[in-house]
Amino acid sequence: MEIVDYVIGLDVKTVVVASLAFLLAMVYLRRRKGNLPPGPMQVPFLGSIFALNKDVRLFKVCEELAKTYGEMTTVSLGLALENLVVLNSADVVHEAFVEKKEILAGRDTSIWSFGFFTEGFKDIAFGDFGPSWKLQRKLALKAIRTYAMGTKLEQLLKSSYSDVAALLEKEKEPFYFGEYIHLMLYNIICRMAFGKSYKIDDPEFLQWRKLLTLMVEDYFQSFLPPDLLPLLEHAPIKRVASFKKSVKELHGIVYKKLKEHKATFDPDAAPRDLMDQLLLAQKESEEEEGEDTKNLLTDTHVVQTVLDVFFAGTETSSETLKWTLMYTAAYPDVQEKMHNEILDVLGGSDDLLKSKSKLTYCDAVLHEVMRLRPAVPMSLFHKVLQDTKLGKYDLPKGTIVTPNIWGIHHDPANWDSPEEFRPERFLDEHGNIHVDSKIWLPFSSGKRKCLGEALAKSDIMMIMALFFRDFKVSFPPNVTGDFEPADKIIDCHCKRQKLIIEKRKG
Ligand code: HEM
Repeated sequence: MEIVDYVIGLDVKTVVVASLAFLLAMVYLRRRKGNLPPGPMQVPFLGSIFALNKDVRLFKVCEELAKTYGEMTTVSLGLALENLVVLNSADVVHEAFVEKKEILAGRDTSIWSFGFFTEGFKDIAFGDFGPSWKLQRKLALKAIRTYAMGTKLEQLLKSSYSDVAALLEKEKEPFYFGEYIHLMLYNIICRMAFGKSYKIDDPEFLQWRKLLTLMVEDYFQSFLPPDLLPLLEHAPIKRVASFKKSVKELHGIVYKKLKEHKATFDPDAAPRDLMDQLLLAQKESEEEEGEDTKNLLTDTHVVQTVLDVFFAGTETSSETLKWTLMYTAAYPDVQEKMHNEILDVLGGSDDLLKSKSKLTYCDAVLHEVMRLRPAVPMSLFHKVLQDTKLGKYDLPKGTIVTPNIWGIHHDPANWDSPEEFRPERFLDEHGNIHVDSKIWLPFSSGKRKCLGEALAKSDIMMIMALFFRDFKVSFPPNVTGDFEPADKIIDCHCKRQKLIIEKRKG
């Protein structure tokens, strides 16, 4: 009572001065510790709010900040992440992820929603650096590479493609093409992971796709209350409860698949799908590397690896394909060149696996699309595993670091007229693909480099070969297409828009 009386008794001036003093003290306490790179002003609890609220898209904000702060910028995401060091120059990314790859290979395991989803960070993408992650990554890489190089992928890709091609043929007016691309990629990955040939309107397939889309489009686009204050995990918050329910439903589907696979798994027969390939890897690793690997690659790790493939593989590849259709609609001459190259290389055959490496012009187009619109423009955040120096700054153990892929891909210091769409920049004088991996980074680099690069390139090139052989894409009359990425924080998504897709004659 006395305190209340005392507070009520204060005059406005005293309250203002006290509040200012409190704010200044907080700013002082939260000032950048040590010798971190410079960055915009930070305020207590809200971090670099004044800089970050200029655009929802973090990659666009960071591109602008790089013009002021140079090769590295420190921003704060408030309560969720105190200091995020953004690497703006190709040289510094190389130093961090290639020269100091062991030191910068960690992941932040403090975000509650990611931990809940990954059953305690037991997946590859969010798992911290350690023996489990290493083994899981090695085996998954082997499984995915074997799968991506095999004829099985080609077969399932052709059947998914023909389902979607039949739907595309029916569309006579301009239509929202994105849904079809999305559907095709989901179906390919579903067949690849579970070996199940879903029809496009199968209720199980639709439920699965709905749940995954909900995660990507909704829950993972912002922080949930327990991400800011872990205690809130148990508070009666509707959004947290529905997140937990959707995650459990998703997990349930994959555990059911694992049970079915185990019941029918034959280690001597050819793997039917990725899950079989992972079970085989699990068995081989126990034989080769000893019983103690059992805890490193448990069933939870297998389930989480399959989920990683869905999460990391579907949106990224489908957005890349959407952007490819947009750019080829805008550049009909490029599209004709691709079509002619595909006819020359494929001829009457359907051998996509062998032909894709000869489609150099199509490959150059894909490289240029991924340069201009990298699907994951800020990569995934890395954690520094021990005190280190980067450029002229000191990064203490635990600092969170991320490469500004978008900025590096659009930097005139790296690319001549970076905003121009020019696939030829990836071809040398003999017409061969030439890529400088220091400045072309859609899959990032170093220890945590994308695990699905080979698979993604294989998938996308084969779909491109079939699609641009059979169809022609253009904008509706008087439409030029919207190339601005959608308002997503960390993903470079193509906005929902219409295209005309016509079957070619002959
Ligand atoms: C166009 C397609 C794709 C793009 C642009 C892409 C891009 C990326 C990027 C930028 C990262 C973060 C790397 C880092 O932390 O520095 C990543 C990680 C990852 N990607 Fe992809 N990705 C694509 C497709 C795929 C596919 C198809 C798969 C599935 C097989 C996949 C699986 C993963 C996994 C498991 C990680 C985590 C790797 C780790 O932490 O060790 N990605 N990807």
